[in-house]
Amino acid sequence: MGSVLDQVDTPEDLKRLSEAELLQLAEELRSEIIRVTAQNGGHLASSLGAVELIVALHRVFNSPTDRILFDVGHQAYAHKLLTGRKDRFHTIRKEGGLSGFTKVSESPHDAITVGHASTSLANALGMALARDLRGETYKIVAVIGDGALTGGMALAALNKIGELQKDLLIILNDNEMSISQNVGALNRHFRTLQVQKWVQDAERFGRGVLERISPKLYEMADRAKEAAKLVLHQENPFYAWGLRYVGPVDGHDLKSLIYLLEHLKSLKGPTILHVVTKKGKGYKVAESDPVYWHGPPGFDPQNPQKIKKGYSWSQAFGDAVTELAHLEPRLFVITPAMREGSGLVKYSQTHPDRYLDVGICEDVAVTTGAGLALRGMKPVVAIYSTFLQRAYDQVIHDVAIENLDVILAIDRAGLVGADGPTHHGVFDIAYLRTVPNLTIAAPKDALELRAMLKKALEVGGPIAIRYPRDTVDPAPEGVWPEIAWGTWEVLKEGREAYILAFGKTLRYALEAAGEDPRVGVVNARFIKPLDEAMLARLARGFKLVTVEDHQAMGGFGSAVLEALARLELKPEIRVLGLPDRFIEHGGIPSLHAKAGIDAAGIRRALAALGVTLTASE
Ligand SMILES: CC(=O)c1sc(CCOP(=O)(O)OP(=O)(O)O)c(C)[n+]1Cc1cnc(C)nc1N
Ligand SMILES: [Mg+2]
Repeated sequence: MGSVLDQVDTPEDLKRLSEAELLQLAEELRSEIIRVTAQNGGHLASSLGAVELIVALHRVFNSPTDRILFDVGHQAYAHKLLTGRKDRFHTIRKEGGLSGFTKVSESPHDAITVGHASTSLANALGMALARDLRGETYKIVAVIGDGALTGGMALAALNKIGELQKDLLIILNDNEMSISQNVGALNRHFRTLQVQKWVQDAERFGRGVLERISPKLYEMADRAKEAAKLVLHQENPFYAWGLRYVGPVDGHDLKSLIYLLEHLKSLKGPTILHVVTKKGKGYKVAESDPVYWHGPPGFDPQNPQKIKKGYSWSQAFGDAVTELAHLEPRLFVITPAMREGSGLVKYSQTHPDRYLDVGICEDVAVTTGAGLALRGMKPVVAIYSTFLQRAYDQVIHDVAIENLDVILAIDRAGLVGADGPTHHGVFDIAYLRTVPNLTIAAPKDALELRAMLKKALEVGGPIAIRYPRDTVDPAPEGVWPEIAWGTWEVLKEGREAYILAFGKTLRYALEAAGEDPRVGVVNARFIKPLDEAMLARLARGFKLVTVEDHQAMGGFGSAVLEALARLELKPEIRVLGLPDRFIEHGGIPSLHAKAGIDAAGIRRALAALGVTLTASE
């Protein structure tokens, strides 16, 4: 059989295939996902696990008339390949290429733009309301993973969906994994439901035997089973939510998936189909280690090896808190489902009694931290900048108002590259600096990170320490430098101008200034409160350039301008930051260059102030 995928450009083509061709198609999709992810990196294990489900969905439903929503959207590579994008699939996550997630502006088949978890059900509810009000009749299907279902948004939406009884199909893609092992009582309950699957298998076997012995006996047994099911189902929370629950079924059995979807498709009211899948299905290394192969960088598809990345800021953070927990018995670290990403594997193993993964719910992470602080602990919430957006009110309402001792260790601060606009961490300074009582700091290296973490435990109050997605030189174990809290640091003196930078842009500032005696560089490591004494001194005698890997609007530069106005100082100044638009996915250095926050951009700003440097200086 020639390539089946070659014959499929749209879901219409898929509907003409035979059963054997569909099975072949699933395998070819798998190979293409492996081939391209090996080159580009990406969400391999999740996408491999969803292949049969996506083939079955496009076989039974009529996208784009019917709306198929993918929660998080990282598992939808097969969906992209089947909906007119297979010729561009090799560009996925590359600058100017396909997004790594579903994206409304990319295809009419992409029902929602995603990257953050737990949004599909509220979106589906909204679409169902719109459909019914407009008298339309298309179907709505939301595919949500067991990890995404730990998000409060998803559970709250389920509650409303059950009450309103809108016609929609929810597919729970249960692979027992978030990025790490999944957590939560619901997740534990899913395991018991899977026992039911074992019961179903045993029942199928038993039915055959009984029917051969005596149909009467089979009938009695069937009645007993229905009674038992009622009891079991009373346990099933989906019934409490007003949903029809079907499952668990094998999420890789293409034939039975198609059969089921055909029958569920026209049921009235909300149905949840519980499919059990294997994360990484069909690729041994990904099946055996779905954590690493959740999002590998490129790899050799013939001989897939884990790639050891350089020492990261996340690891520097993880090493620091692992040591600090020995020095500070009240320290407690919380992660919202990002143990690996936040560098907390070692910490979680060393201090399991002072570690908590709350699942994909950043709001719960922050407010659990507040509760810990209220009762005498020293919580550290390890959280990506972009995901902290989910807990803005919790920072204000539950932490800052009472000035609680909660440390926000903000990872992935700044542009993050291939994950694109849903994952760039470029708003946190703007949304945090308006919050009274809250301090914002940005260390220049692992040593300063250690100094800040340790000092933050002493200083107390809400403190955000932000650091980028990047490698960093490791700091020696046991070393805890002192830091003059709230102060900036002059890294290079200048005669005419100073560049105020922090975090990742500090290296650009030093590169731009080079050896030129006219230009100085300041490590503006405290973003709130600013070091206004140093700012006033510099403003009185020098031209200034601020630069940040953050939205210019509302960022550090804005804070400097506000302070200068308050201090009634009017130096010549340029503010460099990200433009007021969403930055697409791509290579970080090239995104920085395009935004003008790299060394060349800083030199251009200095030239505009009359300080012309050449690149070699
Ligand atoms: C891509 C990304 O950022 C992912 S994928 C993922 C696990 C999703 O588990 P699920 O069971 O839903 O899917 P599975 O991978 O198929 O098992 C997380 C936690 N994240 C990070 C994350 C964290 N927090 C929020 C609000 N959104 C996201 N996307
Ligand atoms: Mg999962």
